[in-house]
Amino acid sequence: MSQSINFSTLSRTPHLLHLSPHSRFNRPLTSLSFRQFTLNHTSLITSSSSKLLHSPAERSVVAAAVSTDTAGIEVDTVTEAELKENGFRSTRRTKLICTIGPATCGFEQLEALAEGGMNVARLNMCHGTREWHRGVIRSVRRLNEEKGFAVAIMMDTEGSEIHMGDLGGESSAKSEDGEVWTFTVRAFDSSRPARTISVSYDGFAEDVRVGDELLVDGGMVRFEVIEKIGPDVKCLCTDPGLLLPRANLTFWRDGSLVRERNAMLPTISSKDWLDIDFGISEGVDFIAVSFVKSAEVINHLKSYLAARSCGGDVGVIAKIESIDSLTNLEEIILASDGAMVARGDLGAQIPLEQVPAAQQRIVKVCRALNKPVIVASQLLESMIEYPTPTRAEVADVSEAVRQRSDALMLSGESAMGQFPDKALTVLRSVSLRIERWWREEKRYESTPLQPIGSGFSDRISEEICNSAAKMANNLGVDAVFVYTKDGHMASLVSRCRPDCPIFAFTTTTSVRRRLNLQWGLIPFRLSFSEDMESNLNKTFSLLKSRGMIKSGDLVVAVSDMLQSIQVMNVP
Ligand SMILES: Nc1ncnc2c1ncn2[C@@H]1O[C@H](COP(=O)(O)OP(=O)(O)OP(=O)(O)O)[C@@H](O)[C@H]1O
Ligand SMILES: CC(=O)C(=O)O
Ligand SMILES: [K+]
Ligand SMILES: [Mg+2]
Repeated sequence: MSQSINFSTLSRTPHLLHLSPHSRFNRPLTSLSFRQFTLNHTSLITSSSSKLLHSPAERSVVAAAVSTDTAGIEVDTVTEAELKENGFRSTRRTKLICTIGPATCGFEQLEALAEGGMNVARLNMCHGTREWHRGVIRSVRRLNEEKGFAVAIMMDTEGSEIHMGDLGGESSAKSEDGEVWTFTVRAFDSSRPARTISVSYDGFAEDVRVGDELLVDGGMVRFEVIEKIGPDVKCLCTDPGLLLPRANLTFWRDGSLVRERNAMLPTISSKDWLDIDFGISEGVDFIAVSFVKSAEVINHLKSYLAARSCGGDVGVIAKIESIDSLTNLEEIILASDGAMVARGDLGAQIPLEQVPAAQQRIVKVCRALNKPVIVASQLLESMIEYPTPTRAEVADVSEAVRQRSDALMLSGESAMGQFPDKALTVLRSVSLRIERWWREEKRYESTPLQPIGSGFSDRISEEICNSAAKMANNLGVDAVFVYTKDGHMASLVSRCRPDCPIFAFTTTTSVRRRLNLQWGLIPFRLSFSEDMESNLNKTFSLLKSRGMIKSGDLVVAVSDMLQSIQVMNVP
């Protein structure tokens, strides 16, 4: 068997580097050859379309595809405007997630977030009624349908960690230094008695001991346990602050987190399973699983989704926010479709000063294993109340972008803050600036990406994507085009974090929405065929007619139908 690369060029001719032109993924390939297409100036296609066609059969395929595809290409108005105004280079690579809450649940508010760059809307099942969540999901769907957005929906499970009750409808309660509060497993029929907080975990009163420290939201408010009376635990406030509804509770003894029977609480509670069923029926794109401890629960959920016939349609995101999840990090991430650095609770479970190193490790492992990673919590916390962020917050956002995480997430800033749109604008502008700085400095990572594919054809796809990204950087191309049915090939290109944006063309709306979570991908929905030349022609024609690309733009194209890398100027 020979392994050869034949390279020849003609001026104004697209160069196509094929690994055996008509082979498919399931057929291992052993030869590299370089094929070229001649220009055909008598193309049957309109003058704005590409001139890559070289046989009457191909021309007729393209002509049919272009004329019958009434839907054309689906892309949102914001991306379209951005591409037209500022060109490829200016597009944002880091994706943005907004937690939706009372401040942002109206249709116009959601629309403002989508226009501000929200790629994913997150619904936290700790809060709100099912009707409320259904309303938000439907509004986002309507926004996508009416305005061409591809905002994905992520449902975040409540999990069964210990948390406070909902404060009987109050938005917060102030706890002052030296006050004695009662934490109890009793439920209240009517209004909440003064200085009393209900606790979600029945074993709470048994597990705590006098002298333990009780931390609300990882230390936003602190108490010391002074007395236990049946189901009631009397606590002295030692660090005053605001108690928010359903805030997380942890207790500490001699400087370590107490993990007694509460460590045995199920990761996915019965309420979570009902929420998951609801999410499936409403067609959410991602389920983020809170307090994951091992890969087992992720595998369990994935089997459940597969049994419900929506395995490929719902991505499972592991939230890394417990000590156990750090211990089993690699296996959890391998089992998942992505991970979230949930710094809020993580910072309540490990010492705060260890959180930055944990973040960096999680981001690296995700990148190595080709899973999208989200950095979440307190990115712009002060913007819940103030219209500008602190300098330290801007530095924190910059660091997450510099680590090249896939996505940044707003929590309270967008859910119940006073300046949700401004917070999103800060994320957007900081991301753009840091990404540009990275490119200007030519700061390529020195450590090469480790191979991840197990089968030979997976390895070929990976090598193609690695090479395409390298070629894109070395040749200074304007964009990588990737044609992908299931999105995998697009994720492999994204993993390389090339200098230029990645136009990801996919045939289904649900894959398009899911690609919206990954670094650098600009997802388009487009129906395409197995024939790459006709796909390219069609894409060039559609994008040119909408002013999103122009003649002369240099493009590298890969696809999961044909194992090839093609480099060409837009005709
Ligand atoms: N659907 C909602 N309805 C009402 N308030 C909400 C909603 N979602 C979020 N919030 C408010 O925004 C705050 C921050 O949201 P966030 O999603 O970070 O929640 P959290 O309670 O800190 O828990 P988690 O650890 O699950 O993120 C919440 O404490 C709550 O006050
Ligand atoms: C997002 C989340 O759950 C956390 O930071 O704890
Ligand atoms: K949650
Ligand atoms: Mg959490």
